[in-house]
This record gives sequence, structure tokens and C-alpha cells, in this order.
Amino acid sequence: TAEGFHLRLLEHVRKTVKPGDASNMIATIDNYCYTVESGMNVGDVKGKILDDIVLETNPTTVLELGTFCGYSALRIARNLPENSRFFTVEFNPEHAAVAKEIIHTAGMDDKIQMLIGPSQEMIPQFKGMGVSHFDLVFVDHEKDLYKPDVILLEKEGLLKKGSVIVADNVVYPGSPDYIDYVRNNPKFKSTNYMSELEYHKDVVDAIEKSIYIG
Ligand SMILES: O=c1[nH]cnc2c(O)cc(-c3ccc(F)cc3)c(-c3ccc(F)cc3)c12
Ligand SMILES: [Mg+2]
Repeated sequence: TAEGFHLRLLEHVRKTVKPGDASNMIATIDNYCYTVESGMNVGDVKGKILDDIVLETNPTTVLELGTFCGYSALRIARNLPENSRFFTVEFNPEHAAVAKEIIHTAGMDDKIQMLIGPSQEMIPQFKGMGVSHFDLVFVDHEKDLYKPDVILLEKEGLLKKGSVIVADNVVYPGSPDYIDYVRNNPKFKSTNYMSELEYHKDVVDAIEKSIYIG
């Protein structure tokens, strides 16, 4: 993904989007990524798989690791019940600034709480913020952090029986240590959803859903 994608996307969004409409924002970002340049958003094809898992789980407390421009945050927030709490963590301040504006323009400020900082430092703070556990976690940040962050979530007591972990990019670029960990761990029941890399029909990728059974 090219340097500065997030700034060029924001410029395009400012010129074209209909404010206050999350679905229009999602479609605008996908259109830009198909027609101008692709970014590392989960995209519309894997996004539909994510939507289905969120709707099936009906979570009230959700965590996303890896906000980037806010695309998947909008997809998730759009499908959450009224009284839910949704936190998204981004370590890159430039990406976070773009995500904040995109989320604000889409009218979803009151549904999404963004935290800026490294996931390893943010995760231990949730208990102190009144979060007992997460019903659903979307892991979509740095592939080398998937395994340590899920281990940390369990250590912090933030997973409970039935908690669902959804991981992007388990084929491309891939997170082999994470896949090995969840699939060989009796505490998780994992399912693989084969798909394609966002905006690249010709490249295989997949989403992994892992249910924590404790
Ligand atoms: O980093 C990512 N985080 C979360 N999701 C990602 C995603 O869905 C896709 C990609 C990706 C896109 C195009 C490509 F050719 C290679 C990889 C990346 C990524 C990984 C390492 C990189 F160096 C740069 C982009 C990420
Ligand atoms: Mg991804």
C-alpha cells in the first residue's frame, strides 16, 4: 500500500461523500480503492464476511485492533445494537487522524471510541474503563501482533466463553504463528473463511473466526 494513501483518500472523501451516511462512506472508499488505488481496508468482499459474523454474534462490547482509515470500524458499527460499546485501537497517529475525520463525517462519532497507541499498552487499560469482556474482537493490525495480543486479551480476562475473534489476512500476508496458535489451542474453536485480498480478485486471502470456549 503506497505511502500517503490515507491523505489522498481523505481528499477524495472530502470532495465526494454525502455526510451523515456510513453506507455511502463505505461505498465511496471501496469505489476509490477499485478505481484509483487500493488501500489496506478489509474491503467489500471480506467485509461482507465480517458483517455476517457481527450480525450472527450480535455483540454489545467490541474491540478492533487496527483502525487505519476507519473503514472496518464503520462496517462494524453499522451492525451493532443501540446500547453497544465499540473501541478501535490505532498506533499510527496520521492514520488515526484520517479515521477520526472519516468516522465523524459518516456521523458515527457516538458509536465508535478510538484509542491511539500501541495495542500492547492499550489492552491492559480496558478493565479500568469498565469493560468486563469483549464479545467480539476484529484483529486487523500488524500480523506479528495477532498472537501476542490475543494471548494478552486472555491474560487480562477480556475474553469470556463465547467471545469471537475475527482475524483478517490469515493467508495474505498471513500470520502463521497466530493460525497455528488458535487452531491447536483447545480453548478456541476456529473456522476459516476463504476469500480474496481486498480489491484484488486474483489474490487469495482469508478470514479466521475463533470462538473462545475457555
Ligand atoms: O498491514 C496490514 N494490516 C492490516 N491489514 C492489511 C491488509 O488487509 C492488507 C495488507 C496488504 C495489502 C497489499 C499487499 F500487497 C500486501 C499486504 C496489509 C499490509 C501488510 C504489510 C505491509 F507491509 C503493507 C500492508 C495489511
Ligand atoms: Mg487487513
